[in-house]
Order: sequence, then structure tokens, then C-alpha cells
Amino acid sequence: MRTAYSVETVRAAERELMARLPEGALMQRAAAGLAAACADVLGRVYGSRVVLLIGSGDNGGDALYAGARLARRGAGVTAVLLAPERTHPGGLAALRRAGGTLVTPGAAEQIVRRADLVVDGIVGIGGKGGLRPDAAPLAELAADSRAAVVAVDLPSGIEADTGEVLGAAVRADLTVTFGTHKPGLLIDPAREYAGSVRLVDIGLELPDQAELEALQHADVAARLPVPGAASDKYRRGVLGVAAGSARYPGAAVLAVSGALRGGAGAVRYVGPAGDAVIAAFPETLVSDKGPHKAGRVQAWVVGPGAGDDASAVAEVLAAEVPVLVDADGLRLAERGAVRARSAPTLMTPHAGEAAALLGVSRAVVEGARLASVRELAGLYGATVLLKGATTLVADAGGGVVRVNSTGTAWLATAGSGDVLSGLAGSLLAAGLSAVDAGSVAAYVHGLAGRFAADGAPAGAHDVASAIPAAWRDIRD
Ligand SMILES: NC(=O)C1=CN([C@@H]2O[C@H](COP(=O)(O)OP(=O)(O)OC[C@H]3O[C@@H](n4cnc5c(N)ncnc54)[C@H](OP(=O)(O)O)[C@@H]3O)[C@@H](O)[C@H]2O)[C@@H](O)CC1
Ligand SMILES: Nc1ncnc2c1ncn2[C@@H]1O[C@H](COP(=O)(O)OP(=O)(O)O)[C@@H](O)[C@H]1O
Ligand SMILES: [K+]
Repeated sequence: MRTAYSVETVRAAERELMARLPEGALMQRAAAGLAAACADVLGRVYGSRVVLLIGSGDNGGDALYAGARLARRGAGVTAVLLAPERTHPGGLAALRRAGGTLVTPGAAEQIVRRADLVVDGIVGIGGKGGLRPDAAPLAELAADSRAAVVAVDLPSGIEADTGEVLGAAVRADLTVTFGTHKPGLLIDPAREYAGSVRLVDIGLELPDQAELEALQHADVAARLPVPGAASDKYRRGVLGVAAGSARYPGAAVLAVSGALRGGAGAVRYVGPAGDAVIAAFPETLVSDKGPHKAGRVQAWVVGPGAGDDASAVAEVLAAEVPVLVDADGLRLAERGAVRARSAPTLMTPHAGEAAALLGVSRAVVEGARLASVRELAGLYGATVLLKGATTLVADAGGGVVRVNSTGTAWLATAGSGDVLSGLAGSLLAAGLSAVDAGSVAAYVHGLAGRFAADGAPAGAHDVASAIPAAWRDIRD
């Protein structure tokens, strides 16, 4: 499991560790890891041109000490000091001793243009509220140069705890972060600014519960349902899918396509698109009599392409099994009915649907994804999976939020969300908790999207067809 901790938690762990170590030891660990990463990016350190962008805090200190290490290995290192009189004194002295050069921001444009590597030590976890006007132009210079950009701890200008980007921010090719990932490195839009992320262990002892966690292959493999000798189709779980309409029969087909590859033993389809479903997937048990007459299921998916069938949504919400609500179902589900449920509910909006439920604009949700998913989960007393380039899954009770980034932008194609709903529903029917079903489904779906696209456009049905390959890859 990859975890991320809030700034407050990082600060507390840092204080505790600093009290036990000689002064400056932690910063030296950080600087050593940073210098090694910079050397990897450069390939050849000797003779390279390195520019350090230095703010007035310890983030600048890390960059200065790392710059000194690179200078000792033969790099030409120049530090641009945003606040010369408040620059980290030890770091500054170290760079001077190693032969580095110091300049003011006025000289930055010329040297950044000729640099091989720009190191962003403007601000780290002490930053608040977007880059200030004196620092913002440096971020733009770095973006315009042909140099590789390495961010120290996090790209300056992003909000470490939330992943929001409130103004100008540095766009890095690599972020070297210390002790733990910070939530902002894993959540869009900030995640995009971080580039790839390298974690340097500096010995911080962190509490059990993180702010954010991201499943890895092994975590997903441990959660995927696998039948045993005693399994039969009922014990594996039966999923009911109430989806599709005369206008959108395809949504039903796609939801069922995800469901059949999600580990349930059988899929019951209820709705007006039975012929289309049977034509594509003859193994589906089809009925048009409404959810309450469909026979026993261990979980329901309701909503994809469902049009305005509010009664089907209400019927499904009244069932005492886990329910996944997606697409039209989100609009039609009464908040009170969701809150009154005793079995788990998993809601799966994209940013636009979440915005409509919260009564805000889509831009507000996209800018503040972590706060939005938590708020929606609290409002409905449900587990909420917020789709997007990174997918977040939050429980109503607060606590750790799951994040997934296995996907690819090729997944932004009509119907891929329907496939996800069937897949996640199937995992609910197989007995996974709502958080596990949502986050495991997002992981598998993202990987399937990568396999299906492989650098070229793919349709949602291709994504569904790639689910078995993703599943095998995870279990290998
Ligand atoms: N935690 C750990 O375990 C370890 C932490 N380490 C390192 O320390 C870093 C944290 O250092 P930190 O606390 O000195 O804060 P930092 O990020 O340098 O920023 C403060 C400075 O930025 C300024 N500033 C603020 N907002 C701004 C803005 N929007 N735009 C522009 N400027 C802004 C602010 O100015 P002021 O408000 O004082 O005028 C202040 O001077 C951490 O990220 C990591 O790199 C490692 O060395 C070892 C282990
Ligand atoms: N830029 C992106 N990068 C990665 N995944 C994405 C991106 N855009 C969308 N997705 C994923 O594609 C799916 C789209 O779902 P949704 O918006 O419900 O589409 P639809 O309603 O057409 O089925 C979600 O799983 C979402 O996380
Ligand atoms: K930084």
C-alpha cells in the first residue's frame, strides 16, 4: 500500500525524530537523496549546468545542500535566491564552499535558459495559497526552459494536503519527496505538476492511519475474489443490474460486460434492454419485471443509461443488499432513501454528477476533489467513488481515502463508466466492502484501459474485454 500523510502529521513525526538526531541530520538525509536523484536525471554530473531556485525556508536548504553535493562532483551550480537575507544559512555556506554561484532573480532568465537541470526549492510543505508574485515568474521560466525540472519535496505552488493548485505552480518532471508522499502528490490537479515521484526514506515514524492510500498490485491481488473447490455460482455472488433504457440499451450491455468479468457467479439483468443484453451476453439472466421480482441477488447496480426510471432506483435502494448507484441513478436517488439504508451504498459520480449533487459547479469539484468526495460521502451517508484522471474513494465516516491512478486518458470515452459500474458491482456481490469494491474496480478498470488502448483509441467494450488480462497481470 502506498500512503500519504498530511503536513501536520509529517511535522509531528519530524519533531519527534529531530529530537533524537544531531542537528541538521534530517536535512542531510533529504539532501543526499535529492542529489542522487538529480544525478540520475542528469546522467553525467560533471560539466552539467544546474540552477537552484531557492526560497527562504528549509525547502531551499535541502536544494542548497544537494546543489553543493552536485558541485563537488563537477556540476556548475548557480542558486537563484528569492530572499538573500533569509536564505537557509547552512545550505548557503555549503554551496559557497563547494564553488557554487549565487544570483538574484533578475539574472534567472538567462541562466535558466541554458540549464540542464532546474531544482525547485522555492517552497515545500510550508507553502500556502499558490506561489507569491515574486516566485511565480521563476516557475514560468522553469516551464519554458528545455531543462529537466526536479521539485524538492513537492512542486512549489501546489497545496500539499489537498492537491489543489491555486495559481502558478512549478511543473516538474520528477518530484523527490521526503519521509512520505503528501496527499497533493497523488490527487489531481496537483498530481500532474509532480511528474514522477521518488520517495526518499529519512526515517520518519508515521502513525498507522494515513490521510490517503493507494492500492498496489499485491493489495489488489489479495482482494480479488477467486473461486475455490466449494464455490458454486450462488456462493460466488449474484449481481443484479438495473440499467439501460429504450434510448440507451448500450449502457446496459456495457454494465453487464463489466459485471461478467468482475467475479460474480451470475448476473441478473432487469430492464428494457434485455434483448440487446442477451444478444451480446447469452449467459445473462434477463427479466423485465422490475428489481423486486428479479430473484435473489447479493448486490445491485442501478442507474447506467436508466433514463428517468425513478421507481427502479427506489426499489433497488429498498433492497437490503449492497447497492452501487451510478449515472442517472445518482440524480434519481432520494438522499433520504440512501441515508436510511442499512446495507452499504457505493455512489460513483464523475465530477459533473458530483457537482450537481453538491449544488456547485463542475470546476469547484475538479479543483477540490478530496474535499468534494468527502463532503458527498458525508451528505449521503454512503461510500463515494469520484471518477476522473485519479479516482478517489471515500467512506461516510471520514478516515482514510483511497486514490487510484492506474488509468489512462484513453478511458475518457463514452461508456467506460458503465463498464466500471458493472465491475465494481460484481465485486460487491462477491463480498468486498464498498471501499474495497470501488478501489479494486478502479484499479483493474484503469489497467484494463491501458491494456485496451496501448497508445491508440479504444472503445468502452474494448476496456471490458481487457479486464481478464488486467486481472491476470495483477494475480501473476
Ligand atoms: N518535514 C520533514 O520531515 C523534513 C523537511 N524538510 C524540508 O523542509 C521543508 C519545509 O520547510 P519549512 O518549514 O521551512 O517551509 P518551506 O516549505 O521551505 O516554506 C516556507 C517558506 O516559504 C515561504 N512561503 C510560504 N508560502 C509561500 C508561497 N505561497 N509562495 C512563496 N513563498 C512562500 C515562507 O515565507 P514567509 O511566509 O516566511 O515569508 C517561508 O519562508 C520541507 O518541504 C522539506 O523540503 C527536509 O529538510 C527534512 C525533513
Ligand atoms: N483523463 C483521464 N485519465 C484516466 N481516467 C479517466 C480520465 N477521464 C476519465 N477517466 C475514467 O474513465 C471513466 C469514465 O467514466 P464516466 O465519466 O462515467 O463515463 P461514461 O458516463 O461515458 O461511462 C471513469 O472510470 C474515469 O475515472
Ligand atoms: K519545492
